[in-house]
Amino acid sequence: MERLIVSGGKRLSGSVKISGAKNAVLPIIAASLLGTTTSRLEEIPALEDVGTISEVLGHLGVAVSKEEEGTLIVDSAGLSCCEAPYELVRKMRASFLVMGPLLARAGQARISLPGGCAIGTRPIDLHLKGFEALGAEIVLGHGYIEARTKQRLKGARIYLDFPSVGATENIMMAASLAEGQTILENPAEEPEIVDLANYLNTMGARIRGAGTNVIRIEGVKELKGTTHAVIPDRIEAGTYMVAAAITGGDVWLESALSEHLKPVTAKLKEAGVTIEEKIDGVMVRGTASVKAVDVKTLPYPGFPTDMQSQFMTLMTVANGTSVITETVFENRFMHVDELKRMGASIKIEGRSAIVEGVPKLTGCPVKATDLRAGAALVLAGLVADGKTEISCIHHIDRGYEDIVGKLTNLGADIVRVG
Ligand SMILES: CC(=O)N[C@H]1[C@@H](OP(=O)(O)OP(=O)(O)OC[C@H]2O[C@@H](n3ccc(=O)[nH]c3=O)[C@H](O)[C@@H]2O)O[C@H](CO)[C@@H](O)[C@@H]1O
Ligand SMILES: C=C(OP(=O)(O)O)C(=O)O
Repeated sequence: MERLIVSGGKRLSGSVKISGAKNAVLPIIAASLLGTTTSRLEEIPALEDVGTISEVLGHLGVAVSKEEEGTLIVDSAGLSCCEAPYELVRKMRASFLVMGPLLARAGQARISLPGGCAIGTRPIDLHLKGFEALGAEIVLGHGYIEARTKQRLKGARIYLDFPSVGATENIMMAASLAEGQTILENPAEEPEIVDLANYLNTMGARIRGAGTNVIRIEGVKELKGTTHAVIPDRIEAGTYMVAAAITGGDVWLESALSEHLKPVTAKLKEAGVTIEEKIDGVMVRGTASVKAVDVKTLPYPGFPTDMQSQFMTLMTVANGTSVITETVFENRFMHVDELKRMGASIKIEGRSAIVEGVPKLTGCPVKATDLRAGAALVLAGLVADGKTEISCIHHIDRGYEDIVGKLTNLGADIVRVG
């Protein structure tokens, strides 16, 4: 089994190029199913998840090929199957994002229920409520969700009880080919929603308001493939910002978009980190003494849940006590016990973690329980005394392109073994 071995104590400096966003690229690849001609997608990160969604599309009869490094060509002309099997959906929940496009283009979809995962139960009721409102009939059986419509989907007014990212994306994709107007109220406002809407609009869709609290979609009859470059990954950028902060380093994040990083930047500044926002990237300068600050995760533009564990790692070595509250997922504190094994002082009280800063962490064998928990352990390893050996790193490979190469370039001592 592969592991990462991090020897702590190196101050990071230099420049790191931020890759295309995992959470934008996955729905965008799924949306390519809606096009009757080929799409060319650029700034595609080399991630396990990109491989998985490409496999899902391949299973549906769609040709996905790599033209050159960082570019994918998706040709949906050969769409021949409407089923996403358990083996693939189980690997990556975002596979469920093919349901909206399949339903809109082929009138049917059969997708394995994703089930829960390490960070929570993660239901899909809001996706299904949206599809039903658009006229689909939904049947659940044998672990699969089947959605069907005899006629073209029909636009509707849909209110989301919670601004779910995936439900917003799935409904937006389905409504793009529906008859008439869909008004989506209380949708997610994440930058990845805007990137998907921009992609769909260049394919010929008519979507207005993505990134605000009401999205209006005027259905069209056909969408065509197009060329699109994916936005930079704000969570990868945030992770390297914490890496700079925790090692007291100086790191330039090439291509990071500061507008997408506001909540992370604000909290890091509060903690005493110096951040300069430039047009082509972000400069981060650490401080000798990080201040403890409280954080509460919320849907965008609130503090991202995908940065909670990394920020917690920073707080484990801060001066003072911080309270980190997770409101988006009910079970996203799996990294806490691992951080405690490294010497962190953390107490969980309901949805909050009370983190009392300690002078130092110490390296030991730890396990990545999910993607961001894994990232948090890498960050902890960067400052811990001695060696930190991280197992189950397939979680980290889902969402961080070449993390070993990028950190090594910045001066970290990190190797992949096994
Ligand atoms: C591939 C991708 O983009 N993943 C991101 C996406 O996940 P994902 O799209 O799964 O996250 P959602 O925004 O849907 O989930 C947020 C909350 O809503 C709940 N919920 C969601 C759907 C539903 O039908 N019913 C329901 O109750 C979930 O259980 C969770 O508690 O947004 C999350 C929240 O920013 C991020 O952490 C993930 O990295
Ligand atoms: C939770 C995440 O991803 P996913 O929704 O794909 O599990 C994440 O990117 O942190």
